[in-house]
Amino acid sequence: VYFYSGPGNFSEEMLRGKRVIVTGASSGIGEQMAYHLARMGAHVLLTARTEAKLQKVVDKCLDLGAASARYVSGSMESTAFAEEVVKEAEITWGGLDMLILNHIGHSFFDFFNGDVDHVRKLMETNFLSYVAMTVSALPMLKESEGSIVVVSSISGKVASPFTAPYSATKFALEGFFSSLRHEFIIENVNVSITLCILGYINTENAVRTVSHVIKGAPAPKEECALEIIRSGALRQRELHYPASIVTPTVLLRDFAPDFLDGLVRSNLRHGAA
Ligand SMILES: NC(=O)C1=CN([C@@H]2O[C@H](COP(=O)(O)OP(=O)(O)OC[C@H]3O[C@@H](n4cnc5c(N)ncnc54)[C@H](OP(=O)(O)O)[C@@H]3O)[C@@H](O)[C@H]2O)C=CC1
Ligand SMILES: CC(C)CCC[C@@H](C)[C@H]1CC[C@H]2[C@@H]3C(=O)C=C4C[C@@H](O)CC[C@]4(C)[C@H]3CC[C@]12C
Repeated sequence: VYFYSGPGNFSEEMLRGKRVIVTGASSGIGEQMAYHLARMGAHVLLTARTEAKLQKVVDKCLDLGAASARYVSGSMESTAFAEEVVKEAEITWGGLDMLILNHIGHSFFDFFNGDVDHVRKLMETNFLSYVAMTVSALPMLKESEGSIVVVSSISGKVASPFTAPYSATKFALEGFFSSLRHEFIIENVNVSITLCILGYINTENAVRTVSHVIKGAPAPKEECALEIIRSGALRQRELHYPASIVTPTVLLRDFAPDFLDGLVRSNLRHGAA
């Protein structure tokens, strides 16, 4: 088994010298992806709102061996900023190999309070900016036969209570990017689209938001980040991480939906909100 290495095998060399944009890279899984990519010798362009954090992540990336590392700060609430980030890659690199869409705007873990403006804002940050970045980056990705990596969640496959706006943004991603994947195949566009379905991960924000209500331990963000990069490099259609939780959950969704819904609710402590 050790000596069998088919074309589907991952090697960290695959990322050496590659030009990669990572959004939401100032903390959590995005920050960890930046460190892995740096270690692998990629060029990274990082983005998020908080400049001070981005500067620290960029410094660490340079220490870890990144071919180059820089950042652009701004908010993905505006599609103009999303386009600006891609423009920056075009100016500095003249091309792009991988677009990792990972950022999310702040949302509540609570009963839906009827705030329609919050839903609109979250759709703009978590969904529309992903579309805008993809549109701007597509000419460069076609040229390099590159990859688009979309970070989603179990919440984009199976809804849980207290995540209505967030869940809607993640479901939207699957519809849009799966349709686009068809069109790429029809038009012989060799750009891969990888949808990452993640369970509960131990990032500071997630732990702060749900550790008091969710049963079960979160999976490590470092390993999660590596799995995302690996699945993108291998041009896989979908990543399930951790697979032991995500895959059975997704299978149960269509096979036994009411049973699954009961499981989801019982996984959240009584009086969750
Ligand atoms: N952690 C978990 O349990 C799970 C996470 N996921 C997914 O993984 C991805 C990463 O999550 P995680 O690492 O936990 O998230 P974090 O909250 O740790 O990081 C979010 C990132 O997005 C940035 N960000 C926040 N608001 C904006 C904005 N308006 N414009 C631009 N950037 C913004 C943040 O930086 P700044 O504030 O500086 O802008 C930060 O870099 C997300 O797509 C999430 O849905 C999926 C399932 C579970
Ligand atoms: C069968 C069960 C194991 C399924 C239940 C798992 C549910 C409860 C898990 C799976 C994915 C998780 C959410 C997620 O994707 C990302 C975030 C963003 C973060 O900033 C705040 C927390 C939040 C909303 C998580 C909340 C808890 C969720 C819904």
